[in-house]
Amino acid sequence: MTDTPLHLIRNFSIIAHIDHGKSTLADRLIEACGALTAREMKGQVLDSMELEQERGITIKAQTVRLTYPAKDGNIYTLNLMDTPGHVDFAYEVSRSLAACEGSLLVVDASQGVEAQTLANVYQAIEADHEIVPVLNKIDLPAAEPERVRNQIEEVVGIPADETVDISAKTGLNIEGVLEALVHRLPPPKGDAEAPLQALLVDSWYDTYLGVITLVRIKEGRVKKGDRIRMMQMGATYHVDQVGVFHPKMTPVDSLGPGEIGYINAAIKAVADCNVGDTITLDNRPAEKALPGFKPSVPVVWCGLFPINADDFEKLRNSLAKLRLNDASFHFEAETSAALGFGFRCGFLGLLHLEIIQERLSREFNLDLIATAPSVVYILHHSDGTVEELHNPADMPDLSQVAHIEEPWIKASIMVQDDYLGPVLTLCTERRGVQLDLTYVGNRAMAVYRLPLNEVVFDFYDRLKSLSRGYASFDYQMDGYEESNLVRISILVNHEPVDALSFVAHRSAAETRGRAICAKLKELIPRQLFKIAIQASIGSKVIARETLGAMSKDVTAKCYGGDISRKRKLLDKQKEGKKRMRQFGKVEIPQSAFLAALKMD
Ligand SMILES: Nc1nc2c(ncn2[C@@H]2O[C@H](COP(=O)(O)OP(=O)(O)OP(=O)(O)O)[C@@H](O)[C@H]2O)c(=O)[nH]1
Repeated sequence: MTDTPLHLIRNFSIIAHIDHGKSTLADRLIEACGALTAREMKGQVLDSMELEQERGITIKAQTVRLTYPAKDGNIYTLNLMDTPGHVDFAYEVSRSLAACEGSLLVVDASQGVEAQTLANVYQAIEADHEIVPVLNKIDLPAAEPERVRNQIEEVVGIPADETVDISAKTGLNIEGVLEALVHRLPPPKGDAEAPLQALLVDSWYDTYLGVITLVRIKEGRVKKGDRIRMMQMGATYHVDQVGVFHPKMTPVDSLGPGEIGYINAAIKAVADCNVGDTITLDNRPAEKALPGFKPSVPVVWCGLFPINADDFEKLRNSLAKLRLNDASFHFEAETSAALGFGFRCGFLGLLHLEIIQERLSREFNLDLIATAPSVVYILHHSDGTVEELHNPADMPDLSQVAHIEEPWIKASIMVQDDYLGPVLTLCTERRGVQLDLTYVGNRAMAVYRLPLNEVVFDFYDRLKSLSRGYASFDYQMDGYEESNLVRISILVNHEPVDALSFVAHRSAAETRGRAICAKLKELIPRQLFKIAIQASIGSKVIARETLGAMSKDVTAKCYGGDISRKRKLLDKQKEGKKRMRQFGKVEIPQSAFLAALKMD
């Protein structure tokens, strides 16, 4: 099983718009190739992360090796890489593509081509992939294979007669997909005798084994006992095991050219494993490293602070472990007057942010406060210096700033004709500028330039609800532009709460300031004294709410001598206190932060 001849290997990714059925198809392929027994086969094997299963989406690119006896009598080795479909995870898609020669493009036959179908196709073309279009869900009564086939030909440019029609759900024509894979995708190239060049595609931390790396061997061979070298960092390690995913980790004797598998070298230093690096052999190194990946640039930043200050180191370690598994995520230490020691973290988008936050709380058991997400602004100071602003709390007094630039995106939105009106209104409300509006059948494709600031909060959710879930959305960064922006500070009892300050366009400042104050008034428990909740730009207050005073003796209602009940209540209050933050004389519960930060 180690020496599969190159011409019998096919490496492929599955790309698709979200929910078009990638994971279901992957399950069917695994089942058809007998990699798992029926009993082991539970739905969506590849979506192994607990969170993925719950949310029903694919976050990490996963990989599995399959064996397929084709109709031509040959036994092929197929390496499948599943890819995530959400726009925030485009980076993971590009990594998977770099490890493969071809792609299965899955399109839902009832929905047709969506914004991300196109984005993914362009990525696959850029990676020089051969593309096999697969029309999925043809079992659905609403399926319109003919129309969607033509759409694929029209928009994607792949001839309509080349699509494979399937139902991943019922298993219809899965063999058609497998045959197309082996006959239409090219085999990998490479020389087993050349010096080792293995592309580091992914890595993650295993509690027992240390760092595991997922590699695609381009040239040469790696086996147990070899001494490998990470070309970027120069670190060397002794290989304990090499193997493949079946989909469970299964050791093999060696990995040769064209193969995708893992290397376990008891690597302890997380920093040595940079995704995109080339692994070679220490005693016979390759002359050149492989091109690697374009670095991903985080577009949304927020602060993460442990509720319990003692958790700071634990948070640092957990972030380092997550970063190993997700190179697109960035973090640096920061301090906040209100929240103490924490980290400023950069993400590819809001979903990415939410997922990291949830993983920190679930997998690492950390209680965190997250500050308002912010995009990266560019400050041009009056003295001519230029600075990036990742944190609204760091915004200097506007008198020292000549002008501020904010990032813009170019967004493509595909939506049914019926819902176009509200979608265009939403884009206009968010300061969008229309660039193009075209039709593919009864679907409109609107291309807009929008300030990223207006999109990060809830644009995607609003778009989905306005279009009853039908609109699809994809974007790319499109430069910076000068804009009339202000920093809005939130003051509770006249003390600024730095974690709640945010940057907005001047035209929206008052509305947002008012909304946050009103929300906080609902969320902050009454105190023994009256408190003012204010929003201000500089020293000018633009919104104000007043929270009346109240007695907070929770035991007051326990008349009589039921001491155990009284103690229980006091304990409960103590428990609650741990989740509170003190601002001057005022305590603000964590839930108030979260809710205030979540709203638009
Ligand atoms: N009727 C029908 N439903 C299908 C078919 N294939 C997938 N589905 C359903 O479509 C939904 C989405 O399928 P997934 O496989 O999770 O989609 P995905 O593209 O992997 O989604 P992400 O992992 O979130 O990107 C699930 O509810 C599936 O059961 C099919 O052939 N027919």
